[in-house]
Amino acid sequence: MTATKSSSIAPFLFVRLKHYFCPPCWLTSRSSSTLVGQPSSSTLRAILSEAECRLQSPPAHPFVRNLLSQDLGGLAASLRGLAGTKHPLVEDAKRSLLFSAVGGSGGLSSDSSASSALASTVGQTRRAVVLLVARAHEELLTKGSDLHDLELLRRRQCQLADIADSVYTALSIHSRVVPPTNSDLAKGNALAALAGDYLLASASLGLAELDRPPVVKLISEAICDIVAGRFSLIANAAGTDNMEAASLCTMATCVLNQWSMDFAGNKRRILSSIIEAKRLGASYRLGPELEITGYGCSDHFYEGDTFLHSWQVLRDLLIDPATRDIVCDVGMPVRHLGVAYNCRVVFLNGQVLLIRPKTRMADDGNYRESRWFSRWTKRGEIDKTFQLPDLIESAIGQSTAPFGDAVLAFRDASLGFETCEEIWTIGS
Ligand SMILES: NC(=O)CC[C@H](N)C(=O)O
Repeated sequence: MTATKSSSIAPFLFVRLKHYFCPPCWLTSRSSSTLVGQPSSSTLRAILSEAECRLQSPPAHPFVRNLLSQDLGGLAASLRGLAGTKHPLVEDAKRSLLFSAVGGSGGLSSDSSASSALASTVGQTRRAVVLLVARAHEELLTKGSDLHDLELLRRRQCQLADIADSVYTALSIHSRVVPPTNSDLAKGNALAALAGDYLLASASLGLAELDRPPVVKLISEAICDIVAGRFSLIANAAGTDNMEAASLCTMATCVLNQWSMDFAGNKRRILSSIIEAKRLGASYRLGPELEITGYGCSDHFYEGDTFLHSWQVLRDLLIDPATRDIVCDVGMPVRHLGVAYNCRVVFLNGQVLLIRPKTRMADDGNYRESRWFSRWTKRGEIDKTFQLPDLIESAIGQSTAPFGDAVLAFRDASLGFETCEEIWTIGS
């Protein structure tokens, strides 16, 4: 195909193309092969077949396929020839681009499934037009340029096409999400969305005028982050339907300065760590091993009082309003059927959910856990009828709690346990 500046067929070609591509547009292919250059004839055939199906009738023109492929080829060649001549065709291309970018071509209805296909196709057309127009200028701009410049230019053309497509997509989303209606609420939503766009667009303009690419990049990234943050807030608020959002959880682990047998001080530090965990938005607070007594109580673990005082501290924690609305996992020694275990006690809103004994003892080096504790050997088993001491029952009204090796299943998460030595032990 030869390109001449005075090609008389060019305006005709473009007008016809516009007719094909603009509403009532029926092209529905999402193929992206049309976006970077001239569409292949097989792509065009696929697009047209789909269009025919949608129209449920044969195309008006028997040679429409051939005409369309010729049009595209002719358009590209003719535009290239017209570059820089201020020919109305180039203006027409520009107008068409802007016209469709504001949804003015009237093709976007509010709710039909065809409208999203249409939006995507018109978006593709836009990218194709941007590329064609840009390519038409390419010859002028690249006269005497080397290959590297050409490559750079192509990349910029694609970026331009992407930007045009993003703007169009944003606006078409609005016209579908907030369709024109008489309801005040819908009008308010539409105005809010458009006002937000307008302000962001103004910010972009201001950034462009700065003419400092690194600053523009930084601020644009910040805007993206803010929007992503808002988006995840909405997703979180949407409930557990959104599994990705529902699986996000903040957990607090604490390293406390606990002292052996300092029950009052240890309790104070545990409580303040729970308050801190809640302040930071955690829904689960995990404390150190044997944090109520302190880890190194040595033969004090033979004394009944050590267990009693541990329960007293636990009672105070259970009834303290500061421990509400967070899963607390504290470490303390517990006797079950007369046997001492090094345990995790998990509670929520004043109720003991599980007492979980350690299943592997640390006895290497100067660790001597087996001297004071037994390990829980019943893997995956619990005693559901563990009797809580009277002082706990009278404080919280709960008489028994599950004792053993279990996983706690919450509505949106499961909680398993591993205490220190268990991490290093195969098969634990
Ligand atoms: N308390 C423990 O279970 C300690 C075990 C582990 N071997 C360590 O050295 O830390």
